[in-house]
Amino acid sequence: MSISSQEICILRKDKNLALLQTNGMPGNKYNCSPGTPRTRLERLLRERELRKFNKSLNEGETESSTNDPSSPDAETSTWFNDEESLETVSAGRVSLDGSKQRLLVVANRLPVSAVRRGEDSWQLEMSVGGLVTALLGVKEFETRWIGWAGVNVPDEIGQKALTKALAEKRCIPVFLDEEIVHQYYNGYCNNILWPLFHYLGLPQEDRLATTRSFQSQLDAYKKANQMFADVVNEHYEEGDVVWCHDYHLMFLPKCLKERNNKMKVGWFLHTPFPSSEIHRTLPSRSELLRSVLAADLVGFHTYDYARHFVSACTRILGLEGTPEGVEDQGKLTRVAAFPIGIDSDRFIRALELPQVQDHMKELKERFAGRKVMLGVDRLDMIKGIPQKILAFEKFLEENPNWRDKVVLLQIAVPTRTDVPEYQKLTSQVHEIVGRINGRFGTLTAVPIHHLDRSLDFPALCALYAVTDVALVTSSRDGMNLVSYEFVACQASKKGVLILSEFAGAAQSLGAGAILVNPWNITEVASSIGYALNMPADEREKRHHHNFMHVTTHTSQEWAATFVSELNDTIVEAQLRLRQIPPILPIEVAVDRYSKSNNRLLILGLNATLTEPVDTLGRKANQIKELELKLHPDLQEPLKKLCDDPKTTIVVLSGSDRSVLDDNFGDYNLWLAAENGMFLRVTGGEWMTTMPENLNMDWVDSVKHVFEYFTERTPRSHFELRETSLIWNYKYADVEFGRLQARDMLQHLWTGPISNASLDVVQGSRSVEVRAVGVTKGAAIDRILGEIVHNKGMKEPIDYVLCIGHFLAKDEDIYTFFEPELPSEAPAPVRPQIPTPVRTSVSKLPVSKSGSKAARLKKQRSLSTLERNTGYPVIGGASQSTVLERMSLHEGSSVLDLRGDNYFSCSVARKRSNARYLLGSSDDVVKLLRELADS
Ligand SMILES: O=P(O)(O)OC[C@H]1O[C@H](O[C@H]2O[C@H](CO)[C@@H](O)[C@H](O)[C@H]2O)[C@H](O)[C@@H](O)[C@@H]1O
Ligand SMILES: O=c1ccn([C@@H]2O[C@H](COP(=O)(O)OP(=O)(O)O)[C@@H](O)[C@H]2O)c(=O)[nH]1
Repeated sequence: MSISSQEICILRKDKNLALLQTNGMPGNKYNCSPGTPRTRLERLLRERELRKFNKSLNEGETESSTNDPSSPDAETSTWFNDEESLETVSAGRVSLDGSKQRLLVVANRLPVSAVRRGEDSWQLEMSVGGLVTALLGVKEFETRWIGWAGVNVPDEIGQKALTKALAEKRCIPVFLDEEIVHQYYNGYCNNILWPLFHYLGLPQEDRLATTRSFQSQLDAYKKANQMFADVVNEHYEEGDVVWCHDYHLMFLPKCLKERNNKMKVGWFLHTPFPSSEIHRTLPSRSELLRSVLAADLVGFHTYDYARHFVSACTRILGLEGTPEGVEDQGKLTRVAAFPIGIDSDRFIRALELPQVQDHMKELKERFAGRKVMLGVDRLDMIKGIPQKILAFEKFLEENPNWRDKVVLLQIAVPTRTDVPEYQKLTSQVHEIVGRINGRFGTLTAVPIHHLDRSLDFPALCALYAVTDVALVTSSRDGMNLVSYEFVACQASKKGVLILSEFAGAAQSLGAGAILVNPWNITEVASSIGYALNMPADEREKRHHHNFMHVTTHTSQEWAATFVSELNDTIVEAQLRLRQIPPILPIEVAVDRYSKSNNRLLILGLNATLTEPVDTLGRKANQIKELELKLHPDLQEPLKKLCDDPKTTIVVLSGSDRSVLDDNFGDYNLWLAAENGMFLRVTGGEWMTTMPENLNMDWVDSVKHVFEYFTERTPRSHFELRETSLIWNYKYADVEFGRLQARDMLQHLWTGPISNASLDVVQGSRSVEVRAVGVTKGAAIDRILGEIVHNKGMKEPIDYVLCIGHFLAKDEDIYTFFEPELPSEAPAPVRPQIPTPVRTSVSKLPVSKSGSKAARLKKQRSLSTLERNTGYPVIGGASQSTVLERMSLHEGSSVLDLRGDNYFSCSVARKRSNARYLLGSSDDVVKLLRELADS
């Protein structure tokens, strides 16, 4: 069924209307309030105010129960009170109609681990780790958690029973078998991505270990991600927000969007994202980045990680990095920093619990007369446990007076015990601890108490509370929540935090903590001394600063901010979508073509008639690509179209004449080189269409500038044409190229050449300098004049198709054929189908060959030709504002497009004034084939 352009217009109008009415996703009740502010910032500020308002209401309601530690809600002796924690996960954000927004949290691990007690009976225990802790604090949404229960359940009875047990906790399991877990979790996640993202590099790939190669682990990783996606799809309801977590699920956004492009998908990384130079070493680097970019919003703990990610996308994928995020063909993936926090109230309240008080008393008695230093880490190589212990040893070595006055309690929670690297670390740490205790211990006391297990929540809170100095020495750490938890529990003691500058937490707690480089053991040792001797007033000031941060930047705030920004990203994407022209309705364009008698096709060359190329400079074949070649699949349809007497084809390009000669010498068409400044019909001679008085005196100065930048920018080059110069940095390092271009533009705009009569045109990876007035739109009327005359046209042109990958400046060619608008009318709202109108071409004075006469001596001046055509000039407005009218003999217009027989179409440039869009030159092939066959 073919749709008319009128119908398309109506559909579009309705869509816009719906968008304006809801100011959000059509049908999204959580975003929709009339009068939503226009900018992202305005919207987010308003959202924040609303959240604060709701929070104050809720606090008023629940004050009595939450502040009373003896209330039924208060903590009990378990690490997490299951009922309370899971309730907080599932409590929701309330919309206007009273329902809560559903949030599907998808993470590798469920907040509970399952232990089998019988064929169909399961016991659920809380999982340990920062991600779990943080998300348990999220109270605003109707949350479902989708993830792996940490156990292999091969049988159906077991799976059913576990699914049921988890459902009560609003958890949904993804069942992964042992082999997948081995290759996906132990392999790709924890042996490849984890060390890489923490700057530990990739493991050596052992080619003999074929059971676990990079490839087999990647395959398992993808398979596991698809399994997560299947479970999400099964439980997804329209309007849900899907929040994917961490490096385990980098393929998930792509899997989800492929199935349902309307799904709101956010992805958050809990680890650092390393410098692009590190990420570049990963064999599947591009695939992973592209999959993550399928999400609507991508979040990191710190600005640095976000910056690294954007940089990896620009450098590795060749995409555009903007302050908003990463842009690919007009589609923006928003990238931002959302530092996580903890549920600080929960820790503060816990300190009042009798159980915790008892623990504290016990600990104080046990370590009376000694200062307590504390480390709490998973036993992971990124946590810098050996460095911490060695620094403590050095401190004891250099400060004998402290030897019996300080103790280091190190809680080292076993983790990823199936991965050999982790096993090695365990023995290494045990060995160092043994050595130091042997060296400084006495019969009654040892300096290091090392515990290879996790503690329950009350015990941990008590430990945090009695500690004098907490020591976090991660070599890299996404955030490190232990440092937050320590601060939350220190309201009375006001102990000191020594914090690695390589933990994300250093960005937020850096002012109150003593920051150290954990690799510098001397520095850490002296910081221990400084912390132990710190006067009370300094400790108080430092603590106060951090306490304020920890209690205001909570996990609830973190999640609410992320989800609210995700909701907003969808609104923003809808607004952006309105700026993008619709895809060319090929059927309609072909149908109108076949019904027309005198058609004009204007075709750009670069990226329109050439084969699509890899946009990534580093990998692209620069030598091959610099030579512009006609797409091989176009030869046949183009020939057919050229030979149709009812069709006139103009190839209009920025390239010089030789490029057009080489590619199109054998076709029967018109060639317009250098943005239309030179014209010939194949078989005829080149002539110039250059306007009179075209001043080219600036060429040498600009050439000098271009040479300067080319010398200093590896893999950049420039082309010198008759009427323009182009400096191209497509193949150079993209960031450096952009910096150089900025410098160059600055110089061209404000330096000594800034007064010359030239135009500077900025491309995405190029800078072009042209004589003033050299644009495709300015040239087209002169070209048309010549064609009409040359062909002795008697009938008006009744169909125009104008397609190209034209730079913004050249887009005046699209508007050339648009009907004039009434003077009061607003700017054209895209993509309206114009009302029927008769348009005519202008006739403008054209150049004599001027000062370039010698070089152009072979060209025939168009002015002579035009004088001979004798078209009457209708109207007298200037070239740039209104089309001057010109008619065929007996007063009929040159153009009679009947309004809708005009198809302007941008190829692979979504921000365009054209009415329509085509994705690539492959689509152009399809279009021209259909036109040729019509
Ligand atoms: O599930 P595991 O493999 O046992 O690992 C536990 C978690 O470790 C990582 O935690 C990170 O997230 C914290 C919260 O954002 C952050 O503070 C910390 O710096 C990170 O290391 C991992 O990212 C989680 O997925 C694991 O669950
Ligand atoms: O015995 C313990 C020790 C620590 N933790 C928790 O594990 C989390 C560790 O998070 P962090 O961000 O510091 O590092 P991660 O382990 O996630 O890399 C913190 O919430 C701790 O309270 C725990 O559950 N049991």
